[in-house]
Amino acid sequence: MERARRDVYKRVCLLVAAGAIGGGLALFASLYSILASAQNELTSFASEFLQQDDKVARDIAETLDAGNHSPHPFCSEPDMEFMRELLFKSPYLKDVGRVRDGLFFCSAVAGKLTTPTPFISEKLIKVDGKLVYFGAHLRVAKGHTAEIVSQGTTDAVVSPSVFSDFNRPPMAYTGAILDRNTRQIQQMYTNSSVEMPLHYLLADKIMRKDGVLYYPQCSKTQPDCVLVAMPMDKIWSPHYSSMAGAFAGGSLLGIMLSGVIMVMNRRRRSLGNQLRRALRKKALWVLYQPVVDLDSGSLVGCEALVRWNDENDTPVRPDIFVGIAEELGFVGEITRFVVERVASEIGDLLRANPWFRVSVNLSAMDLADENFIPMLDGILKAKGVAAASVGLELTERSTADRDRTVKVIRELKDRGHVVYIDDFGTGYSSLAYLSELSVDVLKIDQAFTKTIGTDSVTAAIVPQILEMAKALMLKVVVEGVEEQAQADYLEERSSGLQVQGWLFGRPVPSGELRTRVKNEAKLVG
Ligand SMILES: Nc1nc2c(ncn2[C@@H]2O[C@H](COP(=O)(O)O[C@H]3[C@@H](O)[C@H](n4cnc5c(=O)[nH]c(N)nc54)O[C@@H]3COP(=O)(O)O)[C@@H](O)[C@H]2O)c(=O)[nH]1
Repeated sequence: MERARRDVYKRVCLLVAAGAIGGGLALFASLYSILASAQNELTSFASEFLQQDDKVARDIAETLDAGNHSPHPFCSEPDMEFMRELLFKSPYLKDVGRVRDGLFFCSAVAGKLTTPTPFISEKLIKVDGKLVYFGAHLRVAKGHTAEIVSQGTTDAVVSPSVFSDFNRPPMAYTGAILDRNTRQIQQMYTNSSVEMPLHYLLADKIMRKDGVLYYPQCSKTQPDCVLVAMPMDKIWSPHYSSMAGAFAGGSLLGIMLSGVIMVMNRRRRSLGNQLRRALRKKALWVLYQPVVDLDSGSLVGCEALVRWNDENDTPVRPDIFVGIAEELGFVGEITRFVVERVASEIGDLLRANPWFRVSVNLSAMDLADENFIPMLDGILKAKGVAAASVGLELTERSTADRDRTVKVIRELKDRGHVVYIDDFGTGYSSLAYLSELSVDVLKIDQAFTKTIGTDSVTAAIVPQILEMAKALMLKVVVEGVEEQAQADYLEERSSGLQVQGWLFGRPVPSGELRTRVKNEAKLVG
């Protein structure tokens, strides 16, 4: 009772943990993608800003250049007409005028002043040979200020709204004009209320400080840089509900996945327990699948294949339950059961027909088990069955421990057993490795047999294995032969092959095998 309660408690804890981990992972993924998209937004905002900055600078430079090449006398009526035309063409300027010795004489909008006046501004800097007046008081719009740029005898009033499209909260920007030589900030302008650490301007990467995400970028053509910023809370706040959704979805998925794993594990554990009980009650059985000599068509042996129905009387595939027994460490009991059953069911048949051989499947654990060979010897001896009548099938996977495999194979062969490599082609071993192991027979896996006569890329493998096996003087059993065309193909390709498959007989109980062996013996006799 106490144990059951502990089990339930453990399972609930696991589900909660899986939910928390799943939710955490999903939340992390969602935060990551929100942050990545905010960073993208920030970098493209900075690029867009600098593109606009380049366009404005180009417009100013082209207008000043054209103004300085006016063919008309300074501030004459045709000269002002010329400047009006320049102004009309410019998308970013509010006025174009004439200056000389720091005095303003006339402009497209203001006309000709009776008395030339100096510019009154907050700050004057020199950029690329141009004078830039920041916060310059305008003649034509009293009380308003703007940036005025002058070069030669021309000046241009920059529209204060050139960057108004960039007022997009929560995004903020600070633009800066740098000295080309010293990289010192000459002038800056901002729409930001958040603190802009100006030394970030010259960094070249996204940065985070005090809950604000910053990205600096400099123009390739102008001495201008921009630092754009976005407060982190403004990045997350529009996504709170999707973050909550991601956490909930991830938790649910985590709980569902771990639930499925638990159910599968439970089923595997329960199947393992049922299998253990079945082995104790000897409630498994063995079928025998005929193996035939392809040239003569005569029966030469069989493979013992174990079968089991679970406690609901549902058949469980041997690759499933053998796998579970391997996982739970008691596959040796299945091998023992099969050897005992073979010896008791067809021991007399094997004694009476030395030309007939049964092969039994082994697993890697059998090879590793010191008691396996004594167990095999003991059972066969008790029934008077010769070792030569019993073949042992190892899979490629089970031969991974080379030294141990070589030792066991030598011991088995010394006793007179024939050693097979089963499912050849599905593992990683080469034919050369197998000949080093000195196995006697290789069984070509049915997956390759299926490709015979098809245009599958693996169809060429069967003839290649046959060729190499011949060169290494290994006998071959081809598994899974289901169609006459496959048998014909194999017969044409090679002699001395043995075949196994539904075309020559399905796995049958010992009674049916006995009848078939007796009929064959009559023919042999
Ligand atoms: N360690 C042990 N492994 C065993 C034992 N008994 C079986 N097995 C292994 O389980 C796997 C599946 O075996 P099974 O479902 O019995 O299938 C065998 C044949 O029924 C099947 N077969 C034979 N001819 C054909 C055919 O023409 N078509 C077709 N689709 N299937 C066919 O092939 C299986 C024989 O496999 P193999 O052992 O590779 O020769 C399988 O890996 C068994 O090894 C056991 O006692 N111990």
